[in-house]
This record gives sequence, C-alpha cells and structure tokens, in this order.
Amino acid sequence: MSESTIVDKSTAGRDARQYHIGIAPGEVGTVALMPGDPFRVPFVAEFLTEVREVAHNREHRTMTGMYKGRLITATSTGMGCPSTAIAVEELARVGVTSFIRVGSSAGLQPGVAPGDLLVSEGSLRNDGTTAAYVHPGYPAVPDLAITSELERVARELSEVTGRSVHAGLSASDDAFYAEGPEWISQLSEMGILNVEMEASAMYVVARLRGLRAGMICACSSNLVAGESLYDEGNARLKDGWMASIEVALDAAVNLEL
Ligand SMILES: O=P(O)(O)O[C@H]1O[C@H](CO)[C@@H](O)[C@H]1O
Ligand SMILES: O=c1cc[nH]c(=O)[nH]1
Repeated sequence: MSESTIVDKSTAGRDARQYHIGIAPGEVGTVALMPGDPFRVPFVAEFLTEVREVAHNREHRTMTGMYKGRLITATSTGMGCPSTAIAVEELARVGVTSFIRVGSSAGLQPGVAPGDLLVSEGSLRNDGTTAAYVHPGYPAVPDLAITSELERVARELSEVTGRSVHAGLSASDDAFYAEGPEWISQLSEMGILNVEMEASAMYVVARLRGLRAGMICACSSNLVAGESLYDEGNARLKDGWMASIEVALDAAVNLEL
C-alpha cells in the first residue's frame, strides 16, 4: 500500500459538511452547549429566540438561536466518550471554539442531592477514547475561566432559587452498568464529587485542539446515599437541567464565548 493512499483524518473533510453531525462551516456560532440527549437540545432552545434546527444525524441534533445578543449553538453528544469526541472534533471544524456540557450526573458524596448543580473542576479518565488520543497521565481539565464563571453564575442564581451548587472533581466512565459498588465507593473515597460519561473526552480533545470546555450537570441520583430521580420520571430532573442550561448560557454570554 502506497503511503499516499492512506487517509489522514486530521485533515480529510475539514472544510466540508461534517460526516456525523451533518453541519457545514458557517452554520453555527462559536459556543456550543452540549447535552447528552438529542431530546434535550430543544430545552436549550426554550431560552433562545430566532431558533433554527440545523441538523439531526444519528445522536447529534443541533439547534441555533440568540440569547442576550449572542448566537448560541446546542448539539447533543450522545452517550459516552466516543460520540462526544466525534462531536467536538467536527464542531471545531465548522467554527465552534468553546464547549459547555450540560448533562446529568450521579453524586458520589454525602450531601449531594438529586436536583443540585455540579460544576466539574477536572475529570478522572476512566474511558477508552482519551486513551486512544494521548498518554494516560495527561489530565482531563476544563478551561479554568469557563469553570469559574459557571460556578459564580450558579451560586448567584442559587441565592434566588435555593438550589445547592457543588464544585469538584468528576469521573468519566465508559460503562454505566459496570459501575459496581466497589468502584462507586473507591471514587467516593477519592473525594470525587460525581460521575458521568462524557467530560473526559470533551476536556482532552478540547485541550489537544486548542479549544475551551467546561461542564455543569444536574445531579440525577446519589449513588452512595441510594437516592435517585430515575424512578420519578423526568419532571424534577428537568428543573435541574433547565437550571444548568441557564447558568451555561449566562456564563457563555458573560465570557463572550
Ligand atoms: O444526561 P446525560 O447528559 O446523557 O449524562 C449522563 O446520562 C447518561 C447515562 O444515563 C450518560 O450520558 C451520562 O453521562
Ligand atoms: O455514569 C453515570 C451517569 C449518571 N448516572 C450514573 O449512575 N452513572
């Protein structure tokens, strides 16, 4: 095989409509809010004006609209690091430079209650995707300015709403149903605040590509206290998601992302 026939994915298709997210350069803004679930992209749109659905291919649904004078994009990552890395790589190729994950995540410390807001200051890389990108010791850290602003805005809002806010380290797992009691208690003993499945890929890919990322989640359950909102349907969780989206939007506008 001649070397010249081997595709270089780092450059191939860079300026075209992107294969997975279905977006072409110029169709989105510079900041993307990223829920996991495509059905939560319209929750972001509830805060926006001039809403447009740009694309919906596989798990990646994208809408744009205006918030306080700024063009905002919302794209779903799907579940897990593989599809998150793809979404970040492809959104970067069409012009996005900042990414804020607005997801749900399980609490791992006492006193973290379902519905609380969780701001991530870094994530433990228990995933296979980032291992394919970079040395295992490379840290998965969000952009510090985005992180501080998410926490500041969340705490400001909590003075009005009473919703509790926690900031700390998160963990990103690959396998939801392999999160056994032993692993959960190990994470908790390490002082990890919460666990989810996408942040490590978002942070690592963003750092490697010179982009910025952050995460604010709504707590969906507490795995050490045995509390969960899963059985109650999505009503109370939706309140938390909406609060996290509002914080992310204001942080994006304040930082002019
Ligand atoms: O609610 P989202 O943002 O999808 O996040 C969490 O929910 C899914 C697991 O139920 C994983 O994607 C996890 O990270
Ligand atoms: O990884 C995750 C994310 C949310 N909830 C869990 O129990 N685990």
